[in-house]
Amino acid sequence: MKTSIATVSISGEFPEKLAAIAKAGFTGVEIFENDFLTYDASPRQVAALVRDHGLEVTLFQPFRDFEGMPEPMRARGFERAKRKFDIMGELGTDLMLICSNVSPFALGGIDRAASDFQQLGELAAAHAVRVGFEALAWGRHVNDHRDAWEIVRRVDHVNVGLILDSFHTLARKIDPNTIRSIPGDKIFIVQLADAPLIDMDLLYWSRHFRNMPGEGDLPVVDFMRAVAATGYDGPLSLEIFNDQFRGGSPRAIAEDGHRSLIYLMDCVARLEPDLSTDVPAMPNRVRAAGVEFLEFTTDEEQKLELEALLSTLGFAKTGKHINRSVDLFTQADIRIVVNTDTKGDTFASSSYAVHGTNAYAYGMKVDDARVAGDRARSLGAATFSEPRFGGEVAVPAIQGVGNSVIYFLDDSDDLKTIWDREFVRVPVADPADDARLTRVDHIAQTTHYDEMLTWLLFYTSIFETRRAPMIDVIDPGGLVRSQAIESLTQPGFRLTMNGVDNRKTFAGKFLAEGFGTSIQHIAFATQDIFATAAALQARGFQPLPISRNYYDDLEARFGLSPEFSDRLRAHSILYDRDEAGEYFQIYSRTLGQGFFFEIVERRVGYAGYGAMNAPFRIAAQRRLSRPDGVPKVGVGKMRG
Ligand SMILES: O=C(O)c1ccc(O)c(O)c1
Ligand SMILES: [Mg+2]
Repeated sequence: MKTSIATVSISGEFPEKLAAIAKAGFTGVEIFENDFLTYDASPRQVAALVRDHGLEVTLFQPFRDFEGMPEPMRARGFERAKRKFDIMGELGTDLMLICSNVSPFALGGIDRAASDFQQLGELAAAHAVRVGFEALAWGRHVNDHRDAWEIVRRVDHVNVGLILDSFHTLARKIDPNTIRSIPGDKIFIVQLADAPLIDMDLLYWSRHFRNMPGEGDLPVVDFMRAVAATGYDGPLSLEIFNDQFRGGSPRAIAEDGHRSLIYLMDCVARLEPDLSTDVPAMPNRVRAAGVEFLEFTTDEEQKLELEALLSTLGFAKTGKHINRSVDLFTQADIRIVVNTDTKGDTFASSSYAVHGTNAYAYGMKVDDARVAGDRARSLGAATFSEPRFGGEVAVPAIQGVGNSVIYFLDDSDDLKTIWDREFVRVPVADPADDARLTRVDHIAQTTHYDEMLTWLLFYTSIFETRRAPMIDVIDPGGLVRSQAIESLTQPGFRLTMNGVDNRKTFAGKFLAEGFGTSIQHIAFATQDIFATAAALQARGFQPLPISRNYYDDLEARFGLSPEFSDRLRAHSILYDRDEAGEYFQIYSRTLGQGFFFEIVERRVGYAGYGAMNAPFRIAAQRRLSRPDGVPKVGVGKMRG
């Protein structure tokens, strides 16, 4: 599989871009003329730089406003082309992209355009280069790949071909299956980009909002299936104009891009098994059945606070690690691992050193842990492993995006028995089940807004998950964008990502003070929120207090009876409802830099996360975190 990416897609100076592109595993690069012009080196030096990185130049672009011009502009177009062809020779590429004319002087007419390309084909042949014609979605006369193809077909010159770009076709909602009748050898290169569905001017949309295949809403898989059906086997080249990417980390963007192409071709290969696609075979997307455990790293002092909170939530310490200063807290199917090994040479201790107390790792329950690791690695995820001491089980793991670890657990003999093998049972005097928490409903990660797409692609490409629509949550300090990712069947795995771009929001403060992406809250499920609330109260749990105004509004909004809303209010339970069912939420107070727990009950098939309630939760958290506010967790000390 030949993979390529345009230099415009990546931030940084030319050498930095090339290093990131090569490192991510691409074999080629499209040189966008401006990136080359603004870099102070000769074409030969640039060619050497590209070669030094083990890359090839797949395309030089764009050449604008060529076809259908009146004289003398027409003649000038050929003069310009000649000069570019010379540069291409030195750059070491034989392909130039000509995008359809947007000039108000362009005359239109398919035969006129064909005759211009006929003449250009001759010129190209004389320079031993080829030209490819791309229909820009906003081209003046040619803005549809079918018209561009008709021109190329009429030219019928070996040095003139078609260039397809998924954005231009899909943004105009042109049926990609129209590509299937084009001969693959007349397609000189295929550019790929996705984009979120936003109703706006095509040019503006294209120049600012493109993203990697799989990150947006366009049917890029259908587009690529059609391309594959033509027999095209040239480079797949990402051409992503995106303001955020342009300011992002070159390495991260390049890695996302490479992952997006592999995932795209994996989808195509599965949907078109009869076509020869040379994507490496890999296991299916991983079915994520749920969160098997969560691991905190903390120190001895903060551990006390965490333990106290866990105890009010009905967890009991049931295990002690055989080798390490690690304790296990359990309740029904939920396992919380508390790691206080802050001195050792472990990832837990380095995570603690950088971020302080945080939930840095979790274990995902899957069908086959080793296969899950294989899938993840096929998509560019890095294996995570640490030295083991005697008696410890090797658990397959990968690095999550950011500084996190995802372990894979399954029902195989060694992994299933890990809890008995690695932990000494701690006798529990009175094993209570009053709190009735059953499993992890979801984990919520706070991240920089510009890392959200990275996470989204990571999860959806490796795991059998889908994303819910993005939701805006208004925090008095700014906007928080919330995106849920869920396994296809529930109960399974659910993760919400909250993306922030400033430190004034509650989530933004957590991100800034914790120095990076991390799990900010963990939601446990109960099947009886009122029984849980009563049990927690008896245990001294202090819910996040919710304002009376909230309940007045709730009553009116959903037509709740005053008795019911009083019951909710008595336990600080938030409420929501969708077409399918009802949702109940209780929040804990915060620990450390803003971490908290949530307890939820989903009745019938409620599918969301109570986004309507988020502003009330945030307001309450802000009230409590004010310096003059009530102590944060206040376990035991202060009730009522
Ligand atoms: O936005 C543009 O002008 C532009 C230029 C070259 C391309 O290949 C393209 O898809 C868009
Ligand atoms: Mg293009």
